[in-house]
Amino acid sequence: MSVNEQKRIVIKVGSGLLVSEEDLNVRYAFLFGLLEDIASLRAKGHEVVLVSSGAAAVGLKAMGVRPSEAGVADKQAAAACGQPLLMAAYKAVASEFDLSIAQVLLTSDDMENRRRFLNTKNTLDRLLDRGLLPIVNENDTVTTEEIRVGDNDRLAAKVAQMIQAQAFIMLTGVEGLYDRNPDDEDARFVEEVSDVSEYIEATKSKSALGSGGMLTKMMAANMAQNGGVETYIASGILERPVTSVLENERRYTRCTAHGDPASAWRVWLADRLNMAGSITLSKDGAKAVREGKIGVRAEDIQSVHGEWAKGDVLHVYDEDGEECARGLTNYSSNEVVLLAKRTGRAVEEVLGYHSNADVIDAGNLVILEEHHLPWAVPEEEATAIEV
Ligand SMILES: Nc1ncnc2c1ncn2[C@@H]1O[C@H](COP(=O)(O)OP(=O)(O)O)[C@@H](O)[C@H]1O
Ligand SMILES: N[C@@H](CCC(=O)OP(=O)(O)O)C(=O)O
Repeated sequence: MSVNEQKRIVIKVGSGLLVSEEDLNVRYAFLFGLLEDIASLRAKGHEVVLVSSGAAAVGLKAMGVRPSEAGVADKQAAAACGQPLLMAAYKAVASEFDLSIAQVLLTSDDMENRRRFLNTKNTLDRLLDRGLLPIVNENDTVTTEEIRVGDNDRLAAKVAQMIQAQAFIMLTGVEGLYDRNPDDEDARFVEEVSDVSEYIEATKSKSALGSGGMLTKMMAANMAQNGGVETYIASGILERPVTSVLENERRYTRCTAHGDPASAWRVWLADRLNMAGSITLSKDGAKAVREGKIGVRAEDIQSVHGEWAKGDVLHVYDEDGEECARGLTNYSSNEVVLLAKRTGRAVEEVLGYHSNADVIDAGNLVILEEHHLPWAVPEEEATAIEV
């Protein structure tokens, strides 16, 4: 894809680029280079959304807490303290380039609850139409474990899917992906990735300020790939950090988009940050689901994990613990247990109301292709209800 075709671009910048590890001050030189580059992209007709980390790191300094000693509660408080400082820095530098900025703070609910997803998408579209530069961060201060993304790599990938970006660029402190920790002198640079699952083991170590390291960049790249978005991982410590990637002037890692991007609905269903629970199917049930023949039927259910409400999205596993599909359920977890225990009876007889719907209808089920990163069976398997 040529640079001109990449109209919508999501750029994610990590804490290590924005904030100095030594004194936790904002790196103004980096901000200057980044916003100058964004202004030049905007002048050429690109629409840019920036996803920026750094609030917690800046806030920790203001609170007098060292990053190595900070727990989750400290970081949540630090984000409240640091976010306005970060935005003040962005505003000051953006005005040098006649850019108007807009702050968008999100939680995973804003991307996974269908109504909030559409609302957030409309707001971002409107900001872009009006020529603003949306600067997105997680709303760390209010998130709880259940609605926390925890890293801006995956949050940014969700934003890229949401606004149907053509390019997703993660700027970080290294030039891209290596086949092992880059501190290892035998580490080899990886220029192109199709199957990110090959690099999950190689990306488990983290840096001092970052939240997710390269591992969450791989997960994020997988989400973007599935949504048909090309992902680039590159160093931000350079002049024109984004343009130099798009114009192929330097080294970076490119994660190719999968040939046939799924529809927005299927991407929304399949690439999620949180799942409400899971269902394990019999061998034959899982086979028929994988073949796309049927939805999830009560008679094929072997066990149910977790508690959920009608309309939640679930994992579907086979009896070997391999994830075969994800889908939106028509019944609550309690109802599914009752239906699975009393198969052969009409729904009305079991639940007291009429319904012809399967537990998950085929149209609301996404069969996982090979290129989706699967999720492991949850650890709280012990709480599973066998049916
Ligand atoms: N295989 C790998 N390839 C590249 N970087 C890796 C790898 N494994 C671990 N890392 C580490 O991941 C870091 C990038 O993640 P992180 O610091 O969280 O970035 P950011 O703050 O920009 O999101 C690199 O600085 C490097 O130390
Ligand atoms: N939302 C957090 C950043 C979380 C995060 O993903 O950090 P990083 O790995 O540096 O991109 C903050 O603003 O501090």
